[in-house]
Amino acid sequence: MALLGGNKDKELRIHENLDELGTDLADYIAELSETSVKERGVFAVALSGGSLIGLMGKLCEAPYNKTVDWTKWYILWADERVVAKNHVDSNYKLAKDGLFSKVPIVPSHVNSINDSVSAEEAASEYEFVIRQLVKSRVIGVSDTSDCPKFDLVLLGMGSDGHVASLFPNHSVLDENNEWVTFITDSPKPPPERITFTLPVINSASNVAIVVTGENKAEAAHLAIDDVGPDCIVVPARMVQPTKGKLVWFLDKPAASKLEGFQFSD
Ligand SMILES: O=C1O[C@H](COP(=O)(O)O)[C@@H](O)[C@H](O)[C@H]1O
Repeated sequence: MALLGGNKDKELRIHENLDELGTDLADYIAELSETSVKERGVFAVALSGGSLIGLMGKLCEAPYNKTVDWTKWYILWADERVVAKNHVDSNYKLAKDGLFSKVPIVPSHVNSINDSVSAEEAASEYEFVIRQLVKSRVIGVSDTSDCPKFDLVLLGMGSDGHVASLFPNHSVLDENNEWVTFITDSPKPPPERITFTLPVINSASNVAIVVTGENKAEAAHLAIDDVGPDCIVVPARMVQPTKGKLVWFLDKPAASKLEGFQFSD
């Protein structure tokens, strides 16, 4: 049974185990997909890499593999490593192997980065791709900023509190002019990455942050709880959708340092 919490800014869904979390996550994504397809005819979703993709695995199983309208999905990446698409570090490869090869997503709706140019060029080309999709109304547009409005941005969080490729104390956190930017000095390998900027993430209709494992408990506490002004502001804390809805999915170990939550064994 999930333990629900949060406030008007965010919803917390804390799960007993990964199986339960995976089912709730699949239900959540399937519901948003259905709503977006009904309202807009398409579902524009931005993925991250890492543990998130494995946690989405239930979407490839019954009933979701048959009930979700996969042909209406348009996939982009909230961040990508600038490596070849068949490289073990590629977020595209991870999602292709773990998800797309198992459900009928239209190949031309999968928007991967150009892996044969520099990180800077890849970011600028990817922003152009998004601009074209906004122009053709596959991706909505925010009514409060000039940013795209994704139906859903799915994020993981590192143990240092990074989301997408927005790392703590990095100047990339201050990028407000571009939709997609790049870094060449990622503290987590590989060093070259492209990433959505915070204004784009915060313009989405829905943002989910999916976090599991005890090694992320401290970062989850710093990101979610009302910590004092002297505490480090982790990037995940800066995810604050302007008009959209933020939902955190956590397992018990990741939630173990949150204030106000007490679990029985
Ligand atoms: O490098 C990255 O790390 C984060 C977190 O990964 P996880 O395996 O600890 O869940 C991921 O969300 C991001 O997309 C990826 O590029």
